[in-house]
Amino acid sequence: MSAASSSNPPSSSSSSSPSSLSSSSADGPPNVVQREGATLDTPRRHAHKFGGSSLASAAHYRSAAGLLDDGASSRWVVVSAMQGVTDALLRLVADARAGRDWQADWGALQQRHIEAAALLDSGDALSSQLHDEFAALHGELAALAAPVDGAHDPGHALPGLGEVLSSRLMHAALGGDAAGWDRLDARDVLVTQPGELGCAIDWPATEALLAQWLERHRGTQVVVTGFVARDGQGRATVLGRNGSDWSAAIFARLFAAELLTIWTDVDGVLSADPRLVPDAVRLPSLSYAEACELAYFGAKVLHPQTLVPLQQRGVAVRIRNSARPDCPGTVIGPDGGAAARHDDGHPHPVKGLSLVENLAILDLSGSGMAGVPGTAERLFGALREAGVSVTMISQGSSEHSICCVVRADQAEPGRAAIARAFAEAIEAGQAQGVTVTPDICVLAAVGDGMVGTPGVAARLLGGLAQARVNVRAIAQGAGERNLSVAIAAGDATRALRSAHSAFWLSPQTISVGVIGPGQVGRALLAQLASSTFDGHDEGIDLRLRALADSRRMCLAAVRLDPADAIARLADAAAPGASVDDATTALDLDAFAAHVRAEHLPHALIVDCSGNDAIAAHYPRWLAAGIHVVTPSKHAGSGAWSRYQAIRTASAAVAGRGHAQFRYEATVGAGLPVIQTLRCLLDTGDVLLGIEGVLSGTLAWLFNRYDGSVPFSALVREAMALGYTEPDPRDDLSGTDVARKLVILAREAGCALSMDDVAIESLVPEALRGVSRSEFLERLHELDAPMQERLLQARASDRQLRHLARLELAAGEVHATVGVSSLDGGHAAVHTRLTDNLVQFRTRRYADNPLVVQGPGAGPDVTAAGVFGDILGIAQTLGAQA
Ligand SMILES: NC(=O)C1=CN([C@@H]2O[C@H](COP(=O)(O)OP(=O)(O)OC[C@H]3O[C@@H](n4cnc5c(N)ncnc54)[C@H](OP(=O)(O)O)[C@@H]3O)[C@@H](O)[C@H]2O)C=CC1
Ligand SMILES: N[C@@H](CC=O)C(=O)O
Repeated sequence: MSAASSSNPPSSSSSSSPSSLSSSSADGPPNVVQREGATLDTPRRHAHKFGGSSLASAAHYRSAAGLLDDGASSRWVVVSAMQGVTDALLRLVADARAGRDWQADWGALQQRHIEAAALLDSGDALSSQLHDEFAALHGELAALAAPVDGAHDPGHALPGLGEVLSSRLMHAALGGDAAGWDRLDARDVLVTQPGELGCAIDWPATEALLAQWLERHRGTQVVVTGFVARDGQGRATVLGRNGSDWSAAIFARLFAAELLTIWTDVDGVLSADPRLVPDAVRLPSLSYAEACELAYFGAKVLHPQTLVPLQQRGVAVRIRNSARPDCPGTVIGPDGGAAARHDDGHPHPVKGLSLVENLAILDLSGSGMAGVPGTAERLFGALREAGVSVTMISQGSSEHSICCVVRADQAEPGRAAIARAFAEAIEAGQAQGVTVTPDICVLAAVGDGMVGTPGVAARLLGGLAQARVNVRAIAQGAGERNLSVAIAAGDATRALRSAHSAFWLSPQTISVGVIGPGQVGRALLAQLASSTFDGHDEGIDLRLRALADSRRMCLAAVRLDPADAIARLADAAAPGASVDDATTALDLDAFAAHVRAEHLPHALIVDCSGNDAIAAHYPRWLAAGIHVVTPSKHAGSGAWSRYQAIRTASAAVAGRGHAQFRYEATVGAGLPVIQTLRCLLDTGDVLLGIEGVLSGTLAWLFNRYDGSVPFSALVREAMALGYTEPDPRDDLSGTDVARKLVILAREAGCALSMDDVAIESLVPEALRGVSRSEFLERLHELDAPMQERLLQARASDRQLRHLARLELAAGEVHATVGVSSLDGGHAAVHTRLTDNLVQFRTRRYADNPLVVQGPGAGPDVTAAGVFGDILGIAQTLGAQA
């Protein structure tokens, strides 16, 4: 749980918060929080804490000082050490103890502080104070080489010097005493004592010392040293790692702050680790409980311990980025529910996901364990004795086994401890023994909104199933705020990404790849570029990420702008062309793998190539969860075995939905032909027959052909208008129409193949086997036969139209395609331009067929049909949310 970091000093102090959380206090006595009057935007008593990343240099201290100009009447500022100083001090202590040379590092550390002091304070006072501190440190380090006398470790508190020095620098940056700022050394007031769960605060002693301190100081503007404290005997100590945040929370409570702002190098708490989930989003607000759950499960932003003093008094915390103060950050307060919506307004039961890595499962099973009181106590007692901490526990109602998840490095000691504790039972066969499953991680979904919300587990498990992630163990307590699953470490990233999108923590991005920017593909890209569909309402992000033609492909890491995707593909082909994203020779497997990006939930390939070899990839793509949309008829009308493989693959992906195969534009281009047929059949109608004009090209040719212009000239015009297939013989031979008839018949459940269709071809025998270019050169050879047919038809007052017929009767299927001479009563005679005319005769529409009619060819209408399929898939994905 972190965000993009920056070490640049911040430049502005302005900020605003969208949060509706509020808590406030007047300038009342410490430790009493009043909750009227102020809001988090204008707290009167405001505590701040700056982490080391916000205090890397003198410039950072100045910028931090600027951030405090927040209008509060009273401000306390708790500081960490300068960036890297605590680690440097720990190294100095270790070197001094081990008798290694530490003088040079001590000198460098002193120099760094003196240089910062010189920039922050023109006088000598600050430098001389720092010199004194370093001289004292020198003496204490030198003494560390001597053996330790008694239980008290003299080196223990030395790393806290970083905070003491830092508080002096911050005091100077704020203008010091002259500007009304006091400096409080926490070692003077903050009293710790040993507690059952580690170091605890002696609140009465601390409040008494603080009250004495306040008698001697103004106390309205105070710089406080983080991390350091004193023990019950008045000796200096430190609060442990994350101690500065804890100090800040302690002093915010003592100071009765309405708000504690923790300035750090991240934008706030994110919905997941952005290194694993690039689409992770900042969470505007969290409840204390949510923050604790997320923090425990790997969130680096805030340690749960920090929240305790704040939670006790209802003090809100805001995490903010000192390098990006305009970002509102994350507010953590009593009521995270007040902001149970993300920035896009979507309500989410789950606020965030976390992942704990490097774990192992310990499992004790045995038939003799059922119903035996004390088994769990014995198991966990053994782990306690072995010093093994338990991350997750799960036991089924059969009591046949108990499993728990522990740190990987504690798995073996844990296993041995359990085996010892149950040695007798194992010996007697009542327990089978302890197994260790290594390489485990735990993924947890966290959110107050999960409480009482049905379907959260279904969604998590469904998302994992879709990502083909096996769940080894599950745990959810009655609190319902945390649902944890143990999974194989190798599945971690895939699982996290899939769960993230399953809970709509990020938009349902559909990663789109387009193959074939020809007539139809180009029109589709133009429609994508100008479309008003932004998917916002559906939470859909339709994102073009790849484009390929027959030679090369352009793969964009994030997105390709449809408006210039073709130029990008062409540019990158130029020698020396430089583009951000990779354009290389076409490799369809790499293309599909890129589109099926693991960090994006959905993938879709649009095949506008019209190439049969590409259709051969569909079963594999669909099986991998990639949706396929195409205007190409090859898959729908090609080999029956491939067609079946496509149907099987598109039904087989487990989990939420399946990969869809849509091809509405194959018949009638943009007309709703296939969906009309589907609707008839799905509502229980029975198809009896189809008759009509299924070719836009042939419709246009016969609507235009009156003998005044050679037929071949019209064919050339139809090609130029983008009506024909890439090879116009596919239209003229009737093959294209036959393909459409096969597609419709198969939709109706008939195992029809191209060989079953009786096709009349308009292509003379001599032109069928020649190359496309030779065919086009010899196109005029079509003219004489067509002229003759036209004259024959006219002689009997008829008109030529190209018709397709499908008859289904008594289990028999008859399919024919060819030119017919029709009288004026036939509907096909009254079509215009590229009109397709599809008459469905069904049991319900037996006397008067259901008719779909309209333009049936051309790049724009075809692309619209393809786009409609894409949106159809997007909408079904939206509906699954
Ligand atoms: N035009 C229309 O009215 C209708 C068309 N259709 C169908 O639409 C599809 C496309 O038609 P159209 O746009 O006219 O065809 P075009 O010939 O204009 O475009 C084909 C595109 O596909 C690319 N391509 C061809 N083979 C491959 C391959 N093996 N790998 C990758 N890319 C390839 C071509 O790239 P390159 O330039 O490198 O060769 C070109 O960009 C066809 O299946 C057609 O039946 C469906 C309904 C109506
Ligand atoms: N060439 C085809 C295009 C649509 O499938 C036609 O003319 O109908």
